[in-house]
Parts: sequence; structure tokens; C-alpha cells
Amino acid sequence: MTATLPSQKRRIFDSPIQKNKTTPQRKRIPKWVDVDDEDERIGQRKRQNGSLKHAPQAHSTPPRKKARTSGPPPPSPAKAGIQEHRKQLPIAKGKDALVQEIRANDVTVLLGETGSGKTTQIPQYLLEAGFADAGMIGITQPRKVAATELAARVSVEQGTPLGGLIGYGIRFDEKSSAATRVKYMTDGMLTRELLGDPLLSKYAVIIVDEAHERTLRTDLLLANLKRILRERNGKGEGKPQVNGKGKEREKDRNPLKVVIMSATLDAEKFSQFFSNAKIIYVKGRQHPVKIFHAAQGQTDYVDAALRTFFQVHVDQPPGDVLIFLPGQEDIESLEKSIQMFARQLPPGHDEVLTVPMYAALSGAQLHRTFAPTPRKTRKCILATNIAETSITIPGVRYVIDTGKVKEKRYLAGSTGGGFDTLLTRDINKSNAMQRAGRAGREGPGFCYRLYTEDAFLGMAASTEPEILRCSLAQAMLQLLCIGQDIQDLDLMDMPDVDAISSALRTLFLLGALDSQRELTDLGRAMAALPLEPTHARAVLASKDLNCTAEVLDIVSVLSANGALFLDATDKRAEIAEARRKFIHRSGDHLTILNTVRAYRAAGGADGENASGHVNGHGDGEEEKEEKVGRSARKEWARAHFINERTLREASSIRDQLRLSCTRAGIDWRASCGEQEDPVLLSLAHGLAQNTALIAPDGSYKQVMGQSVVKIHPSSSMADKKVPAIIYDELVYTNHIYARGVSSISKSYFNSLGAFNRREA
Ligand SMILES: Nc1ncnc2c1ncn2[C@@H]1O[C@H](COP(=O)(O)OP(=O)(O)OP(=O)(O)O)[C@@H](O)[C@H]1O
Repeated sequence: MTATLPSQKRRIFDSPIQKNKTTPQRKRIPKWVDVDDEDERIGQRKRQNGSLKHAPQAHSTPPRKKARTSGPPPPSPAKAGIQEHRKQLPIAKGKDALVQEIRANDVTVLLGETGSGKTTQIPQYLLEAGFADAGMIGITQPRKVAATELAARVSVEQGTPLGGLIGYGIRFDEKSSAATRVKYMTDGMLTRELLGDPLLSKYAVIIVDEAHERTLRTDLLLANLKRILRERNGKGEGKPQVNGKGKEREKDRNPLKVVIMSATLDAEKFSQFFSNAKIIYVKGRQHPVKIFHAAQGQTDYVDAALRTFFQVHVDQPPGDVLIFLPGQEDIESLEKSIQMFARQLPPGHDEVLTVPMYAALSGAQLHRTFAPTPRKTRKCILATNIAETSITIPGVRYVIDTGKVKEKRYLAGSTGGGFDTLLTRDINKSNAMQRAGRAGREGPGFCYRLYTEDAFLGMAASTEPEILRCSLAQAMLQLLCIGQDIQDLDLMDMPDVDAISSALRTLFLLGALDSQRELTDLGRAMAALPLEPTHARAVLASKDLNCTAEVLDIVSVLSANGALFLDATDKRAEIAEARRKFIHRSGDHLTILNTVRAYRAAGGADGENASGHVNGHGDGEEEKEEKVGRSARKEWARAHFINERTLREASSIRDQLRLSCTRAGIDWRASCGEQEDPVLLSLAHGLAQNTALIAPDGSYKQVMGQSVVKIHPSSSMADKKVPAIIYDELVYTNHIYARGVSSISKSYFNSLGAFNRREA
């Protein structure tokens, strides 16, 4: 059935779009094909094929209401009463049956449609049923923002302050206490906990959410959970323990319950992995989502998203819009266009508030997404796939899906020396369904897909597991610390031997492994720092070179999410002039150091942490001074086009790294003052593989690899020719670019590999 959007008849947006030279009127407004909710159809097909084993009667779909196309959005959960809202979720009907199944099985695979209530409710059901008496309930998420937002939501539902009964843990940020019984965390945090507690003994239940995303961390976690189940629960994980005797044994053994939660695909694979664990299907979602596909494929997805957004804005009732785009550049370009056209709207239309959402933004910036939308305003969230799973963005009623995503992929060089890069690709069915699912959270929703139904049907079912396409160095280092060799692990998918060899080579060059592939003391020390192996190696090298204070300043900024330097195309000259004084001739790393120092000096004493951790002891005078310092630093950052949030985030990361250094016996106060060599040399120890020498044609050739790289235009080294460079990362666009570049003397860089190995 083909339907056209109501607004297509009134092409009032052709005129402002025509005026825009950057988006000429070359494309037609997408036509939409109206289909049923295919999540539902896929679920049905699977059930008919018998691939879904178990569907408790209690979980019948509530009668579907016809999608509302007009009128005010339904009352917010806050108004309707949060407990009432919980009871109305589809999952609530099967609460008792679910708790019973989880009690009866070591492993349960739970399959549910988006919005059925899995992520927020299952942990609460288990809490309320007493599962947390024997240990904590841990729920893993692939993404930080989901972990923090879910913990916040569930603590509201429980009526307790965040960090009390309900907490969260993500890298460099923890909100939990002795009272915490339910903890949301990233899968990376839980795999890190294996270092100190290989049996995860403080947990009674581990819930692996969004398992279908198959992140590297999730896969490692699943392999470890299988081992832990064997050790904590005895043989035969996945088998029921039904009688009273079983319960006795449970108590003695401190058994673990594992719940794997996934979208509507791939359940069989998880079940088989856990010895045919029971699959429970949670049927139904709270609100229907009407899906429209483009009648023709769109070549310019940013332009198509722009037109679709304004069609929605002009023709459709209130409700916020969530647009999925592959990356930051597209987000920024679309944001500018939307703002420009919104200003040209005739009077009478609601304001448009754009909010970007991508991983490089800080927590506080991301939080803006969840803030209530002002009256007479339509919020337009422009997001990467970080908004794709688990989260509910209150107010979102419309989703526009470009069908694109950026995916990390390891590009191996022909003779080694590969690198992780982000490539834009088409999404798969699972992504498409999750994206649509973001629209039906608080009421009926609408999803506009900028690709055809045929394109949807031809999509791969799910993503290729990350373990098959990413660098394995950090993961393998952590595994080695708990005595595990990746090749001996019982993984759902085994990575390629070349990828394993490449990671071993990196770890060997960093000095984390010796020539027998045994973990060295240096490797163990690297794993103890909550940093990438390269940065951890730099911090450890700084100990001998007496410059830990400087290296921590730099590494903290590199570990922060946001960009340090803000950019504005129309102010390039002004920006360059403002920053000239802290650009360091040796490159980007010392430029970062200069920036951190200038920021600190702008506020007076060394107390830049917004929380006042460093020197705020709360007496009146100090507090006043700190307040003055904060506003001076803010003003300084604004005047120099520096992202102050990044510096504040870096400051809190540095506080945590100082603690880790103290634990590791490293004096974090050790400073080399104005000397630059010790700092660069420390960094070079970590970046030993990221080195390149100048070639006669002025390009740079990797030392440990064959790639010819260019210096990224954003680097302070972009126009310079120096004999040798180190760099933080390579990015691949039309060329291979090195980003985060510093010049380094050939004399000490030549011996780096040997140096790391000698120390090890
Ligand atoms: N932060 C929030 N604000 C308002 N409502 C929320 C919030 N978080 C969850 N909800 C409500 O709870 C419902 C269930 O959310 P939950 O995350 O548990 O679903 P789910 O089944 O895990 O779906 P998904 O896998 O898509 O995340 C949402 O549809 C929404 O109505």
C-alpha cells in the first residue's frame, strides 16, 4: 500500500529549500510506503517457524489501538502516576511467570520488542522478588549514556535517590554505594571487574542487555559468564533447578543467574551458546509505531532528512523528532540547515530546538537531550546510533532514519600495522527496528525511513560481531591479566588469527608481553590503569622520566569524550589568533598541555575541577575564591574557543587517574617543568606503533606498516615538514590522516620498540 504524507500535497518547503544554494532543489520529497509494523511480522514468522520456543500465555499483546495522527500527546508517565505506568507496560502482564522462569533456570534468554519494558522492569521485578538478597543485580549496556539514563529512570521509579538502591558505573564515573542493589553499567566496566573478582561473586544476577549488538565486551563477558556459571553453579549451566534441594545447593554455592536480553533476532544463537537455555518471548510493545518507507532510494540522506523533518514540523501534531545520522559531521551540517530554515518559517509555527547527540559530547551535553522541551517548541534531536538502543527520550514521537551508521573496523595493513577506523555503512534490520522503536515510548509513534521497503527487506539481520572486526589489543591484555588466552576462550565467534597476531604484536611492542608471549609486570601495570594500553604505557614511562603531572594532563584530555578545540567556519581567523599563544611548535600534545596550563592559570590556583575536589574544602573564603576562579576560567575558555566542558571532564578524569597512580606507587606530582623532551618521550613509548617518517615527496610513511599518511588539517602540525612524527590515531576519509600529531626526534624514536621490550 502506498501512502503519501499529508504535507506532501502542500510543498511549502520547496521555497526555502530552493533558496539554499547548498541544498539545491535537485531531489524530490521522498514518497512513503506505508507498511505494518514489521517487528511484529518478524516475530510472528519466527514463531510460525518454531524458532521461538516459549511464549508464556501471560504475555499476550494488548489490543492495538489505531495510531493517532492528531490531538495532543498522551499524558506523561509523571502525570499518570509512575507506578500506574509500570503496570501498563506489556511486560507487567507476565511479571510472575518471568520471575518464576528466571528462578527456575540458571540462564534465561529474554526476547522482547522495543519498549516492552525489559530494561527498566526486569531488574526491578528481580529486586522485588528478593534476588538481590544474595548479591547485586548487575545490568550491562553497550553504551554509557544508556547506563546512566536508565539508572536515573529506575531510581525515580523506585523513589530513591540515584546512587542509593539503584546505581550506575561507567568508566571515570561511578554512582553507587554500599546500599546499591541494582547497578546499571557498561559491558566494559563489568569485564574490568573480572580483573579483581574473576567469579563476579558480588553479583547474584547478571543481566546482559542489548546482547544482539555483540560488542567485543559483551562477547568476552558472555564467554566469562559461561565459565563462571560452571564454577559457581556446578556443571550443566542452563539446566533448571527445580526442587527444594536445588535451593539448598543454591545457597551454599552462591549461584549466579544470567539473563540475556536481546531484540527480536538471534535468540537461538544465544540459547545454543548457553546449552539450549530457555527462550522467553515478551510479546507486545506499549504503543504502536507506524512505519513509512521512502518510495525511492535517496542519494543524499542529509538533504532527505532535512525535507522530511520540515514536513513533520509543518504538518504533524506536536511531538519531538529524533533523526538518526551516521556521524558528527552530518549532524553538524544538518543542524545548521535546520536552524537556518527554521528561522525562515512564517509566523505561527512552533520554535525548533536542535540538540546534537553523539559519543564525543560530554555527559552534561548529552543530558540536554533528556531535558523537557519548552512550550511551543519542537525539539529535534540529531543522533548517531548512541540513541538507538535502550533509551527513552521523553517527548519523542517521530523518528527519521537515514539508514546509515558509522562502524568501527580494523583495517589491516598488507604487512601488519593496521588500525581501527570508522566507516559509514548501511544499517541492518536490527538497527532499523531499534530506531523505529524509539518513537513509540510514551504514545503512538511514527518512523520515516529514508530507504525503500525492499532495501529494508534486503538488509542483513544483524551486525557482524565487533570481535570479528576490531583491534583486540586492550581486550587481550585484560584477559591475560585474569589468566585467559583469547584462543582458549569459549567464544560465540572466534576472531581471525591475523587479528590475534596483530594484537599480540602491539602488546609485545608496548612491552606488555615478553618474547614467550607471557604477560610482563609492565603489562600488568598497564592493565591496572583505566586507560587504553597506549596511554597507560605513556603514564608508566612518565614515572621514570619524572613528568607524570604533565602526561596525566595530556592523557586526561585525550580520554575525555568531547573535542578540546571548538571550530566555527566563519571565525577561523579569529580562532587562530586567539589560540596562537598556546600552539606548541612540537605539535598537538604539547599544545594540549599549554591549553590545560593556561586554563588553570586563568582561574588562579590549581583548582579547575568544577566539583571543587582539588582544593575546595568548603570554608567560606575558599569557596568564594573558587567561584571567582570558575567564572574566570569559563570566560577564558569562551574567549579562546575552547570547549570548557572537555577541560572539566578531563579534570575529573585526571583526579581518578591520580588515585590509580597512587595505588600503583606512581608519584603523580612529579613534574619536569618546562622541559618538553621527557613528555614527548613518555608519549612516544605508548605510541611506538603510531610513528611515521617523512618521505621524499613530503608525505609520511608508517614505520611499522606500509601506509602513507597525511597530517590531518586540524593538527597544529598540518603545514609543517619534520623528519619524524608520533600520532594518536589514523582516520580514513579520502586519505589516511594522522590526528593528534607531534614532531619527535629521530634519535630517540628509533629505539622505542627495543626500549619498551627492554623495560618489560
Ligand atoms: N527516561 C524515561 N522517561 C520516560 N519514560 C520512560 C523512561 N525510560 C523508560 N520509560 C518508559 O518505559 C518504557 C519501557 O522502557 P524499557 O527501556 O524498559 O523498554 P525495553 O523493553 O527495554 O525497550 P528497548 O529494548 O527498546 O530499550 C518505555 O517505552 C517508556 O514508556
